[in-house]
Amino acid sequence: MSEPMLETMNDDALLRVSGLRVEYATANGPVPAVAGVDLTLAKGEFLGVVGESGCGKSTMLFGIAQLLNPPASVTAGEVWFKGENLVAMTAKSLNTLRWRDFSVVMQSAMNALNPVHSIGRQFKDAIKAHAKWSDTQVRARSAEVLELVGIDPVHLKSYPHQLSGGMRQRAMIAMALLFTPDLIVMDEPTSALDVVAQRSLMAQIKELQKQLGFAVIFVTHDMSLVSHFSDRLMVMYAGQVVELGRTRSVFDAPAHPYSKGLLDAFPSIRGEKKRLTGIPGAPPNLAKPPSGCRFHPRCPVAMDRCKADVPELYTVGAAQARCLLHEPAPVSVEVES
Ligand SMILES: Nc1ncnc2c1ncn2[C@@H]1O[C@H](COP(=O)(O)OP(=O)(O)OP(=O)(O)O)[C@@H](O)[C@H]1O
Repeated sequence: MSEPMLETMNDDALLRVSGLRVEYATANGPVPAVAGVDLTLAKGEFLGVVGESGCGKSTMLFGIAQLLNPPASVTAGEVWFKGENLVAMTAKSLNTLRWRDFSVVMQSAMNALNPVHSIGRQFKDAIKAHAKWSDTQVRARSAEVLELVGIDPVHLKSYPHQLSGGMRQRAMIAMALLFTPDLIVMDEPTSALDVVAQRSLMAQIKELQKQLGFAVIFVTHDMSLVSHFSDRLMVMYAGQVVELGRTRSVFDAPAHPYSKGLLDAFPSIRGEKKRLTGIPGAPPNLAKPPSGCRFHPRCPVAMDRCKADVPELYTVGAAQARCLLHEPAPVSVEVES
């Protein structure tokens, strides 16, 4: 039996991003690091976002969560979340949504957690900003979320430096779960960990997501990490979405030559052994992206017209790909004489 297509579950949409553009203001003019992203995320969906370093993944995530700091700012587009456009909201209104309705887990918990406060104190501060709970309620919920991520609640008394890297990341995820939000955005939450700790944290995130039903946007540069966990995969290149589709179909039949290159650059976790090739060259300077298709200078199947013609996101089966190979043929209209 075929699975329901998340792309069509618009009534269940939790988040709608349209035309999102984020620019860094520099002395040489604006650098568009996110150049018009559209995305609809269903309730409870797990979306992986992949792409090489510098493709704009984190900037997009921060643009969605409204956590950008100067010189970066959203210069166009809308981010609709639970009926409100986050881009147009005041900082005060955004603060009432953060933690309660959506939370963010950063790459390094060491930077996100306050080193001079115990874990329990930081959980308490996050709770008190949103709810008038008694100290007993705060302690009970804090212990509960720590247990959810497999940490003994005795560590509510611990300071961040007393926990291992994996435990700190888990503590951050526990904090993100305090109010069981509808959406958790995660920016490479496992990248500072060794491979074994990465896989086990990933499995735990997936288990919690199934149990509690929140949606996840998970940014990583590691294709293999998201292969078993995400429902859909967004591949970014040079500030644009170049492919968006069901994870399995992107892995089985990548529609964009860049997605294929990324897949060929990572070892498969379980699949057959293959020669790793990688993608020659490096992502472009976003201040001056290549003409036509931004990937054409590195593309093994580039055609002459890729240097000039700008591809759109074309429908390819159940996925979308920004590649002229998938441009629909022009419809010929016969005119009766
Ligand atoms: N302060 C800045 N000024 C100008 N441009 C910047 C600045 N910070 C980032 N950029 C631009 O934004 C682009 C996207 O950066 P971003 O960190 O979002 O990429 P990423 O895909 O998340 O990379 P990584 O995987 O390394 O985290 C960079 O390639 C760079 O050109």
